[in-house]
Amino acid sequence: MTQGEKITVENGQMNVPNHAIIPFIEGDGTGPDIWAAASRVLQAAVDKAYNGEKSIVWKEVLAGQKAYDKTGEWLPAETLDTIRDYKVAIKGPLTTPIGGGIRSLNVALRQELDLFTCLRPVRHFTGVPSPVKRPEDVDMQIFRENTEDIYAGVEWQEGSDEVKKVIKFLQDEMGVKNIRFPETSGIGVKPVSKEGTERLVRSAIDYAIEEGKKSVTLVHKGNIMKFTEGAFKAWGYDLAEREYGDKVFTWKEYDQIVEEKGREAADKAQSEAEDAGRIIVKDAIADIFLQQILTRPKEFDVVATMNLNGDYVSDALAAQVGGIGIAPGANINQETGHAIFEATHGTAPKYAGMDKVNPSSVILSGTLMLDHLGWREASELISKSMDKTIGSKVVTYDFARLMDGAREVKCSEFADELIKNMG
Ligand SMILES: NC(=O)C1=CN([C@@H]2O[C@H](COP(=O)(O)OP(=O)(O)OC[C@H]3O[C@@H](n4cnc5c(N)ncnc54)[C@H](OP(=O)(O)O)[C@@H]3O)[C@@H](O)[C@H]2O)C=CC1
Ligand SMILES: O=C(O)CCC(=O)C(=O)O
Ligand SMILES: [Mg+2]
Repeated sequence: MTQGEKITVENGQMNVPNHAIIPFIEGDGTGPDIWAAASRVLQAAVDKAYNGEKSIVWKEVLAGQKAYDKTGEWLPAETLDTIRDYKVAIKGPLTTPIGGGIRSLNVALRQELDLFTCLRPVRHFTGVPSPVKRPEDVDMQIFRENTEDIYAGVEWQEGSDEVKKVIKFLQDEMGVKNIRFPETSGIGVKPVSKEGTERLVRSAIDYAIEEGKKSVTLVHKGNIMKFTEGAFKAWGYDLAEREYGDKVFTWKEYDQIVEEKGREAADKAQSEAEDAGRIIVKDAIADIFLQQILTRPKEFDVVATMNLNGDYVSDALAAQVGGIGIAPGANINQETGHAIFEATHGTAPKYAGMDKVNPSSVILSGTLMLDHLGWREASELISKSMDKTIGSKVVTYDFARLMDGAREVKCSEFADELIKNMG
């Protein structure tokens, strides 16, 4: 068996050996079924694309239930150290209990490794059943801030001594009068910083420039949460204008032109900017955005938003292109090169061990990983095979229940079909 070598990053440059060691977390619930299928497909694509010259050498690291059963810890330090050391990892979903118990291990991994961008590309694959008329109009890249917002976990439970202290502080020292039921409230705090916003928006605009995209939309609820979500919008526009100058045209500039010269002049300036290939940086309030992605998805391209909005938006958009069974993602720190690839969906516990669910989200997260490594030939083999396999109506239960004339296969059989249909 090939021993493999570590991926390294020097001066911002990633060096990928031909036989790269990639740590993986199998995941809870349906994770083991999905991982068994996905790892086979990824390896087969690399073998086929490079005739054995390149390979992935998988290295298991523990997290979640499996880690707890073996080590007594949910997220062992060794797991974090290994991913830090090997730079790039891939994972199955991990369970988070609701209301109490451990905090999210998925969020902890992102925070511990400072993987500030959660990139979730959403596009339609031929033949995938969708609840909308033109799913092919959806082609968006969600850049979700991954380290702050209410996901930072700064909250206190109703009735605790801590929450009483916080409420007393808010009322006595901060003049807060509108906590409706102070005796029975839990309190959560939502930190959103300028640095956090700027690095996320920067990564979105850099991506838009590199990939020749037309627009970046800042999605926020700044009318209500003025100093967090509203500030996100303001900092995003300021950064775009300060760091990208002529490469972008912002709706802040548009508004200034409206004020000074009227709407016609502003429309003309925007249209000239579009013709010149400048990226339009615009914004949308989160509630109307959720309508507009359904009614006119073509108007959106790259989307930059905070953690909670990004979580909701990515599941909603996944539904438009066929659901959570085919929704990949990547958690990336563009500055250190660290990245963990994972699906948008969770552990789907009711299907655990049934070899039933769709492994496509983790497989496509794997294709994002292959792209990240520069192994595009292998990732293309998978994307094409995915189109071919689904196009021939060989699908898992989630698609089969929405398709006429489909042949329903198990999770592992779907992987077999993908491998068979490669090239
Ligand atoms: N990054 C991560 O690891 C994430 C972890 N979670 C965690 O997962 C657990 C369960 O969360 P829950 O809210 O139920 O969401 P899930 O995404 O796990 O499942 C919800 C439903 O989505 C469908 N689904 C999910 N995955 C697949 C798949 N691979 N193929 C086909 N259909 C799929 C199923 O729908 P149907 O019933 O219609 O068949 C399933 O019942 C929680 O502990 C949560 O915290 C959640 C999200 C992300
Ligand atoms: O960590 C979790 O359990 C849920 C996270 C989640 O929903 C997501 O990242 O999309
Ligand atoms: Mg989610």
